[in-house]
Amino acid sequence: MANKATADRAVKRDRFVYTDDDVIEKSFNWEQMRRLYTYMKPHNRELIPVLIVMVIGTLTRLGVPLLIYYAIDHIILPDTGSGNTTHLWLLAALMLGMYVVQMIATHFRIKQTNIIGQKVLLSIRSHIFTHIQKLSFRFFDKRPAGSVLVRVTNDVNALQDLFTNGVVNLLMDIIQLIGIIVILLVMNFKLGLAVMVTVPIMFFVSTSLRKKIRFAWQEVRMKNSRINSHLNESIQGMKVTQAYVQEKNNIEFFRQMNESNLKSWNRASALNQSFGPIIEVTAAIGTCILYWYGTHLIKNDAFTVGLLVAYSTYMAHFWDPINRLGQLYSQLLIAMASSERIFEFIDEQPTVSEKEDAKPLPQIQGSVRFENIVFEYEKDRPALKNISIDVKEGQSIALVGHTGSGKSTIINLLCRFYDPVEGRVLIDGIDIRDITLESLRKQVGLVMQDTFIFSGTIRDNIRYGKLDATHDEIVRVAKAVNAHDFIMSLPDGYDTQVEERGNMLSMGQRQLLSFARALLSNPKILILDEATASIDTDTELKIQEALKVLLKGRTSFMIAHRLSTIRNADDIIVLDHGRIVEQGNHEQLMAQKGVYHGLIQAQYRFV
Ligand SMILES: Nc1ncnc2c1ncn2[C@@H]1O[C@H](COP(=O)(O)OP(=O)(O)OP(=O)(O)O)[C@@H](O)[C@H]1O
Repeated sequence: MANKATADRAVKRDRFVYTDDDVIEKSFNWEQMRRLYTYMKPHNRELIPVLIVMVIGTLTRLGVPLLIYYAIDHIILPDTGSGNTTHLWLLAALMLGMYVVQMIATHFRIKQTNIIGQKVLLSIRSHIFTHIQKLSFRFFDKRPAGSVLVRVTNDVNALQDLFTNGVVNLLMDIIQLIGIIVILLVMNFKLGLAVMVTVPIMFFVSTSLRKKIRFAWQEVRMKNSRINSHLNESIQGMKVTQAYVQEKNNIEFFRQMNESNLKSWNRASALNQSFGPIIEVTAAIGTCILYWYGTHLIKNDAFTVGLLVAYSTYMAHFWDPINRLGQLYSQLLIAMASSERIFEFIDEQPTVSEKEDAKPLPQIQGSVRFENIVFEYEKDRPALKNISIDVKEGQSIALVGHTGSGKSTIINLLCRFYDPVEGRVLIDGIDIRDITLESLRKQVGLVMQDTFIFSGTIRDNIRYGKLDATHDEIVRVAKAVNAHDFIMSLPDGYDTQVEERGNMLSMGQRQLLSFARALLSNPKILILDEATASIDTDTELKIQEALKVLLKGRTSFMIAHRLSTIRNADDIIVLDHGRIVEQGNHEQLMAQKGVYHGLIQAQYRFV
């Protein structure tokens, strides 16, 4: 009984497993900063006016307390002041002008830094996306689509704060802080030191608190990312969830995740809140010291009332930059962690790469030769063992075999999604590693079992095979593969919008569309991974006819599931555990009464 309960718990615990984000433990890393800066560099020119405006804004902010000091000591005070009200009015007007300048400067700075920041993020995002397009299948084998998405979205967004406010704010705060410290010390050295005595204490307390806050927010972020993964998976797998009546389980899991996220959020938020009072207390201590020691100095004629008021105004501006610099440090660490993940991604090199002297594949006849191919996806687990196949131009080859026997792997090597560990693949006698990938894939067409329909119109989806195709060409190929009639019966014909993955189309319709796409691109070698799902006889007939048109005059490789396709093939290759075990036409292989015979018997008993 106890064992069953333990087993149940284990099953429940293991049902949803999401990998966590990396923990931010890294400290500041200059090399990464330098790499991040390369994205900023093209915008240096745009940054110059922002920096000038920022300096003007900061200087006017620093100037205001000096005007106050002058007004009190030199105009207002009966002992030392002139009592000249015109001067007072002039000073007031000057002060107003300075506030206006500050306001305009702040507005301009925020607007421009946001624009520049967004441009930088855009170029990082584009760089990652462009890079992803070039990566080999091996990379995607190791990474779920979700984790790729997170890098392009979350990790790039995590850099937003740094690029939009961080850099300019850093300079502004440093200038403001240094300016205030210098002014305070120049006005009165001893008083300056006295009011700043709390700074190191505050710095120490806030640094340790910030560390806690950072980890607390990190926990929130991880829980958030787990919620996202679960959401993503739940939506994608909704059909299966409903079919297996797992909704309650799903909801309960989601509720637990949400609750745990809320708890972490509350904790992080409470820690964050405690930061304010610390600054306030420190600022209050500084102010007490100022008034206590300041009045003492005034009594001894070592200080003036005007200076005291100016001092207290500076003190009010003193803590803001310190606070912001602390926040910036946290931002920087978050950016470090994200950029590390981004760069790790960008540094990933395609395993299938073009040789430097790769030439474009000339117009081919279509003969293919697999020469003693050995291949493994993972070390010491060979997926293909010593495969040799000779295919003449225009021949059709059917690849058959049990699941996992290596059929798709052969196709993967022919498209050069992977390179063989041993042996060569030759097209018209040319090793495909010596030619450019683009020229290879232009002449080798691929029709996948899971026909991918992109969101857009039917026309766009067919045109994917040749982007500059005219409407007439599109209609011609659609007619040739028997797709025209069903397309015309859709609400907007060729302009009908199909949703992502083509959910509104039937399996057979999607197949016909993919045939039209392939026919339009007109490759000399065609690879076809036949859909396994059974379709009605009428569609089956249409597909058979379409296939005849599609295969005419081309060398073809088919992972065939339909008996009719297999029968029509010129040569059938039977694979078992990565080896070719039989080869010949249908009649020959049936007569052998070997693996092929067994497969046909088992699969087509009901045909
Ligand atoms: N991306 C991959 N990473 C690791 N191993 C893989 C990968 N793809 C396939 N394999 C392994 O390689 C072997 C051959 O797989 P392959 O996909 O070629 O089989 P198949 O004959 O096409 O199967 P099916 O008819 O089920 O599609 C299998 O053992 C499979 O587990």
